[in-house]
Amino acid sequence: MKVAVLGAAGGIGQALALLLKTQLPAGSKLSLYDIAPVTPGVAVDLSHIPTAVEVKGFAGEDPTAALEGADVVLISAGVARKPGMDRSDLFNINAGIVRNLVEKCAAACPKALIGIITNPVNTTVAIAAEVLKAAGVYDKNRLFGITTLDVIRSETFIAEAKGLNVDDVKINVIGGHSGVTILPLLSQVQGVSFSDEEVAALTTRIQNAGTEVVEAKAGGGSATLSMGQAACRFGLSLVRGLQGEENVIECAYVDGGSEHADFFAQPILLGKNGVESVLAYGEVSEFEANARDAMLDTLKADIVLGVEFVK
Ligand SMILES: NC(=O)c1ccc[n+]([C@@H]2O[C@H](COP(=O)([O-])OP(=O)(O)OC[C@H]3O[C@@H](n4cnc5c(N)ncnc54)[C@H](O)[C@@H]3O)[C@@H](O)[C@H]2O)c1
Ligand SMILES: O=C(O)C[C@H](O)C(=O)O
Repeated sequence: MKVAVLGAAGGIGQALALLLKTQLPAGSKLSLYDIAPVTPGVAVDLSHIPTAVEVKGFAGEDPTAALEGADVVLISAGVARKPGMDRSDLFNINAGIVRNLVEKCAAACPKALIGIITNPVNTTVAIAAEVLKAAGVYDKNRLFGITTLDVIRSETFIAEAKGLNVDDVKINVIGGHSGVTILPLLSQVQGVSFSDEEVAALTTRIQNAGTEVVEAKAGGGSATLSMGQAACRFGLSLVRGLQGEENVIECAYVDGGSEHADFFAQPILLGKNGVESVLAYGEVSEFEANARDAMLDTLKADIVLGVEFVK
């Protein structure tokens, strides 16, 4: 199994690469690419960790050498937020970066599963889809917006609020990955109940958790370590599915035939071809149904922006 990380010298990329070096199955190959010249050095550094994962680093303008033979490509290349910015403020720079990198994926590893981390995810995934369509290699089951950070934050905050073992907390987070488009389905969490006030407060905290980190880092970037962990969890799930493991389920932002929008985050069953099936997200409360319906104009506009950028 070969996993490529694009943006591998960045805050997320380095954390993700470290976690993958220590957690990918024995015999895997880890391919690190970034425009930053330090990237081969990041690979050398990681290569001294005694695991049976071979790591190689590539820098420069062309990621092709890093992508050849890749089964999974995780993309975190791009710029991150500073205080006062929305994720949509990153569009001007990151849209072009994602378009160019996915063009290279389409040529070098057209069958790879591609996970997009680069913000604004609601839009960059739509850009990636259009690029793959234009290259004639689009398979909706192989493209993912990685929203796992919203899931792990929800698990953490719920466990803290209710005094639970975090390993026991499972939750679906649906919609997209920005502000009101992030919708944790708190009503479905087993073994706990929340007052209306708790639901409102927890939902808002989860939706604003990215901004919480951006403000705490005070100009030094956005979430990198927690996102490294989230991307590693999702990337390993992609690998487990590819290897034929059963019952691998994650929430992700996919082109899954949702009645709500062309791309929508919801639970998916992963397998040898990426998305094996899109799962129903189940019953929702009145609060959640209203929040879901209220997000759709924003989400659809984010998607149109991405489609129009490529066309
Ligand atoms: N999906 C999520 O939940 C989530 C969470 C956190 C951050 N993000 C996003 O991830 C992105 C990266 O964040 P970060 O904190 O790692 O930023 P960072 O600035 O630390 O790292 C970004 C890296 O991308 C590289 N890069 C820039 N252009 C490139 C190109 N054309 N090709 C290859 N590499 C290129 C840079 O050299 C840098 O090393 C941002 O857009 C951020 O908003 C998403
Ligand atoms: O908030 C950001 O800009 C980064 C990321 O999307 C996050 O949720 O932490």
